[in-house]
Amino acid sequence: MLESPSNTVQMLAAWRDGVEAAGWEFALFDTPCELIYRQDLGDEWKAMRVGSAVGLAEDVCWRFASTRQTTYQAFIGVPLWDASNRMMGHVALFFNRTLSDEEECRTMLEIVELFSLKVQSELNRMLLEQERERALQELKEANSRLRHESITDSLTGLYNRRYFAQRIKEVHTRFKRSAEAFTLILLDVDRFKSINDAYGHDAGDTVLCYLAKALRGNTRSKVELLFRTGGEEFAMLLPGSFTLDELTVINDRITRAVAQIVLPEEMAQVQLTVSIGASGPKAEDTDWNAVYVRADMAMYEAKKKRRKPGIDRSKPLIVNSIFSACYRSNSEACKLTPLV
Ligand SMILES: Nc1nc2c(ncn2[C@@H]2O[C@H](COP(=O)(O)OP(=O)(O)OP(=O)(O)O)[C@@H](O)[C@H]2O)c(=O)[nH]1
Repeated sequence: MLESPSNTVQMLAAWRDGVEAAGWEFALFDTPCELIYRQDLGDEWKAMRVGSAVGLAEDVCWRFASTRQTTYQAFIGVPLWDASNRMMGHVALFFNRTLSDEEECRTMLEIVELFSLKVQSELNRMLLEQERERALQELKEANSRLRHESITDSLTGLYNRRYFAQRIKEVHTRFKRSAEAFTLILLDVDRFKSINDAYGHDAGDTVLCYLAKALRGNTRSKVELLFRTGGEEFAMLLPGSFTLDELTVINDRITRAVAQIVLPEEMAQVQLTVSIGASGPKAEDTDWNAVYVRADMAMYEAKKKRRKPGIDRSKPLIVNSIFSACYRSNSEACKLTPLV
């Protein structure tokens, strides 16, 4: 096969004295093969052309013999064309004797040309197959890229709201069917507007990215899903249910991770905190939205509590009654208990 008309020929298959020989590469220039690619056969090559095939009936292979150190005396070459009529390679036959006369040369040319037609159609079939596979692969990659983009929040790289709705619907359906529990945790950045106002919208975006990274670092990526569901709102979907103590540990872990975020120097004054609410499904829920509303209420209660003067916003805070309600389905009065 031809790598490039001016340089290398790469052997795809080769036989010598009827035995398969190892393929090799050689420079096209100054070999008989070069003649196939030349329109004008100079006088120094006493060559015969039948169509696009070339035969050397005389002892003119001395150049080849000297450069390749072989004893071949004659040569026949037939170009192979691809579907767009580009020469993709050739079939070459080397003889260790001179061909007796023009007649023999012509006969040989015709035989090799017939063989070459078979090779050509097989190669074109393989190329077509390769092309089809490559196109299919590209299509698959484009599809998966599109799918990734359609479920990803472009700012933070977390899953987006659309994917959140899809996944929570799925886990809720599973809960309804086989009582497989799940837990929804909602997080909302506190006083995010004031960050935007003080440092600008781009800085606000940076904060969201830092936060997303910190949350990701505290999530088991295969089983715990993390979403950006709105401007400064995030959600986590966890498999199973948790006791209040366990939720408290999670709440504590997230709060500390957020507190440890080191923002760019110009925002060093920002005390970044989030309010957190959690919920799980109840048998009487008609759809996942009920779970969302409870988690949102819990989160809102936590936020209200954080706003109270004297509360250290960097400390974990948990809204016990709402968390409890999620799991015990009672409606005890709302007692807000800061974990400080
Ligand atoms: N930088 C940035 N800001 C956003 C984005 N989406 C929403 N916001 C802003 O986020 C702010 C949210 O403000 P609020 O809803 O008042 O919430 P908050 O200031 O965090 O107040 P609390 O939640 O009550 O603590 C608004 O100013 C929005 O313009 C975003 O993608 N990037």
